Amino acid sequence: MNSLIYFNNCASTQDELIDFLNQHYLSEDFLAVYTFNQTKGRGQYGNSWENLPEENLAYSFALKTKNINISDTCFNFYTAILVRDFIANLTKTEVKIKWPNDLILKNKKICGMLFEKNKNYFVVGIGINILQENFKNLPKAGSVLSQTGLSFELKAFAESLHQYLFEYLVQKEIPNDVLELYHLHLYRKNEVSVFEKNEIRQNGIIQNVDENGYIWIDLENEGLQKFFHKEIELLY
Ligand SMILES: Nc1ncnc2c1ncn2[C@@H]1O[C@H](COP(=O)(O)OP(=O)(O)OP(=O)(O)O)[C@@H](O)[C@H]1O
Ligand SMILES: O=C(O)CCCC[C@@H]1SC[C@@H]2NC(=O)N[C@@H]21
Repeated sequence: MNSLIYFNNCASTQDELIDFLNQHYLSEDFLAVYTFNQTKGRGQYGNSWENLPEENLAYSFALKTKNINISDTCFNFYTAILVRDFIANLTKTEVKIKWPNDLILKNKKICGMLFEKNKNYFVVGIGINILQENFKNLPKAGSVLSQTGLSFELKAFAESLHQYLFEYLVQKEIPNDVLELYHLHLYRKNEVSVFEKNEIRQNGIIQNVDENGYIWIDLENEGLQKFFHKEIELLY
């Protein structure tokens, strides 16, 4: 069973869902909330997630952890793969995954995800820029519209994303080659890129992401090294 709840507006779909889980017993396998007017979106590591009203989707789902038989890292990667596939199918355009879980369409970040655990649930927040065309203070951001020229009706987009995630996370079995699937669309894999570490820039080549979530980069000054999120920044 699954439910999808729409809010006209809210501070953060992530916080709404967590409050709901703390107050109710859930009979659903999969519960999601969404809005097109999120006023205080949370990003990773305490960053804020910015949205103009009625232009973008803020969606959060809850899924019982006991129903997922892969590691947290693979679950995180698999969710990114599914949202990637959904947007790529819809737009018929290549969408890349920037490690660990940002989605990139023609070199701009169009989607960010937040993975949290609350009691016995994964609570996953997905922000997708759909119609916004102007990202004044966010030079790396873009939207489905700005990058492809395609406009989607927001409610239909949200409902079909929800059905897609329910189908692949709950109804179908999760494949055992998640890491291989992840590498198929990894942004800048095997290409020379510029990285910034401790305020110093150098070239490097992304080689691999491992099952523990580390990224392996062959850096011109230091050779092959592994990093965890926020230990190194890919400039794009
Ligand atoms: N609607 C939005 N679309 C795209 N990016 C956004 C949006 N709102 C906020 N951001 C930016 O997203 C970033 C948060 O994402 P993240 O923590 O992955 O950082 P990043 O700079 O994209 O990646 P990294 O530092 O790992 O290379 C913040 O810098 C925030 O300013
Ligand atoms: O920093 C990132 O890249 C993650 C951004 C996650 C944003 C989404 S929008 C829906 C959900 N509600 C929030 O407050 N944050 C997430």
